[in-house]
Amino acid sequence: MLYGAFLQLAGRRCLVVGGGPVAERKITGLLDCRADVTVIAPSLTPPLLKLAEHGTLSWEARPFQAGDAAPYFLIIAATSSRDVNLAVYEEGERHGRLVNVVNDQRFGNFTVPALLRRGPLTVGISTSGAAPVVAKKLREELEAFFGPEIEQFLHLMADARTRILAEVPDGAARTELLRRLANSELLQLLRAGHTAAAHELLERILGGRG
Ligand SMILES: C[C@@]1(CC(=O)O)C2=NC(=C\c3[nH]c(c(CCC(=O)O)c3CC(=O)O)Cc3[nH]c(c(CC(=O)O)c3CCC(=O)O)/C=C3\N/C(=C\2)[C@@H](CCC(=O)O)[C@]3(C)CC(=O)O)/[C@H]1CCC(=O)O
Ligand SMILES: NC(=O)c1ccc[n+]([C@@H]2O[C@H](COP(=O)([O-])OP(=O)(O)OC[C@H]3O[C@@H](n4cnc5c(N)ncnc54)[C@H](O)[C@@H]3O)[C@@H](O)[C@H]2O)c1
Repeated sequence: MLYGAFLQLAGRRCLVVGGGPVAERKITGLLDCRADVTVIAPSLTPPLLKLAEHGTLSWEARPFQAGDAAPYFLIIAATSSRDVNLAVYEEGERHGRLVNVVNDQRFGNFTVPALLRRGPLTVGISTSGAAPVVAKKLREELEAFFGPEIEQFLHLMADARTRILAEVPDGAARTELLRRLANSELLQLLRAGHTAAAHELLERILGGRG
């Protein structure tokens, strides 16, 4: 069974070996999280080339060599060669690094889930490698289910939580209030576009009247 986790990668040195379409998808995800990305590959896709030219990532235009992986916090082996990816994995693993291998289930010590993002909400979907295409399909289905109102709802909940943490000293009462908000009609009201009614309901619940 795989352990689920979300990584804080801002400013962390991350290495991607390979510069094809799969590397491009993984690099985009790393840059979104403000990781410090280096790519080692003889060639890059046009979008990756542009990112290298702008200095958004560092590019070493050559094949992988022994010793390349050791300094990095997280490493993605994204070439189409199983031998190269295995060499990257073995070196990373030897140094206790996080290593993802994109074309062989037997290697690597983490996999990348399909991600649904809505503001502060992230839903990660893994099929434990059984069928990545199904992870993608489920992500697309959930995108239709979670509209922009979930983001509004979470911002509302975050503000309410800040107020509750400041104003309600009793731990059990705090949890009860937060549960009442989470289980209320707030999300449905936002989904229906009734923003003012949502705020009224929020204030009623916070005032102990909901
Ligand atoms: C979710 C997603 C995240 C991402 O990559 O961002 C992701 N793969 C995605 C798409 C996708 N991947 C593949 C296809 C073509 C259909 C097919 O072949 O099945 C498609 C569909 C497409 O491209 O449309 C081929 C494929 N993938 C892997 C192998 C090797 C193997 O199975 O051994 C092969 C065969 C390669 C070959 O031909 O040799 C392996 C992995 N792919 C994973 C993740 C990890 C397990 C995730 C899980 O547990 O479900 C894991 C183990 C490692 C990893 O990469 O972390 C992303 C969807 C993003 C999105 O759109 O939301
Ligand atoms: N995990 C996934 O999500 C997923 C999805 C689809 C495909 N795949 C598999 O991932 C692999 C990569 O797919 P792709 O479409 O990006 O392949 P690709 O062939 O387009 O790209 C491979 C890249 O690796 C580079 N490369 C080759 N040898 C290298 C070396 N010795 N050192 C450094 N870089 C080297 C090439 O220059 C190129 O940039 C394939 O095996 C593919 O079957 C994985």
